[in-house]
Amino acid sequence: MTRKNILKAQRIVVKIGTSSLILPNGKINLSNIDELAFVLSDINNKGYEVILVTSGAIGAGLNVLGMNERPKDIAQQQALASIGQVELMSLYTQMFRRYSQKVSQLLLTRDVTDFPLSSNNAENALNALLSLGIIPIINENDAIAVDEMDHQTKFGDNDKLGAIVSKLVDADLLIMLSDIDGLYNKNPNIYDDAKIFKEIHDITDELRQMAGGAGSRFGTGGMTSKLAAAEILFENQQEMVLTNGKRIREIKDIIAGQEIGTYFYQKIEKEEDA
Ligand SMILES: Nc1ncnc2c1ncn2[C@@H]1O[C@H](COP(=O)(O)OP(=O)(O)O)[C@@H](O)[C@H]1O
Ligand SMILES: N[C@@H](CCC(=O)OP(=O)(O)O)C(=O)O
Repeated sequence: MTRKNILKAQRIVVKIGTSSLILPNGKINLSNIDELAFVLSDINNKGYEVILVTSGAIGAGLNVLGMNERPKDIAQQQALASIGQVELMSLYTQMFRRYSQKVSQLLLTRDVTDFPLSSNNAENALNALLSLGIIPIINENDAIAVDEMDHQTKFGDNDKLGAIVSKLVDADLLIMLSDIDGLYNKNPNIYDDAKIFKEIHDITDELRQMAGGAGSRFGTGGMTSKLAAAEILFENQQEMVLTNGKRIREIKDIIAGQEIGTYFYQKIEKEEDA
């Protein structure tokens, strides 16, 4: 069955997690970055407005310094993210240039949600970039915003940032690329009999029970933060598809309405059904 709403989508936010950008050996997944640049440039040429929210700065920083373990020290993590962000953007710029696609960078902090002026500034900048045919590449400004990195008040991650950006620009669809095919009724990396959800229409406590934490040694958000992202989208009747970042070319099939991954959308009761 075709996902009819998605066929109407024009403004797409794509969020890619660390596990799709950093290989298990800690090296950068160059082929995934190249494929992402190709697919996003291609759909941009076809008239879609595209925004990329990328994780991977800390992972890339570890790679640059030849470190294996993510340090516990917050300042060290901030330094790693600052080093890795440069590496990541250098690769993105090179790869997108191969497809004649211009990109830009925005590093956001929580103030785009907490302060209306900052939110307005970010929204204006993003709309101006999209109108110029640019693909904005966004990450959290990890060197400044440290809430998400192992603090007691840890609540941030790029899953939620993807949802916040989608809300900011009134995106038609958020495509969340992870290292798993979708949301399951339990962690499929632990339970062989886990079953995938094709559609989710409401984020319930029961569903939250099924979602666990990060799966890769570089990830931060886990499924819990993906459900939190969906809740932010549901506030504005926005939609999300969660799928595997190992099959980046499937983005084209997703926007063509094919049933890939887990589709998060609210079923709006029609008057006659109410
Ligand atoms: N119910 C679930 N369904 C799917 N994945 C789950 C579930 N519970 C926990 N996970 C874990 O969440 C991981 C994906 O989140 P994460 O590690 O943060 O990756 P990323 O942020 O790079 O997408 C999966 O690899 C899996 O191990
Ligand atoms: N800003 C951090 C994001 C960390 C994060 O949310 O990672 P992930 O759970 O892999 O999306 C980084 O770039 O490493």
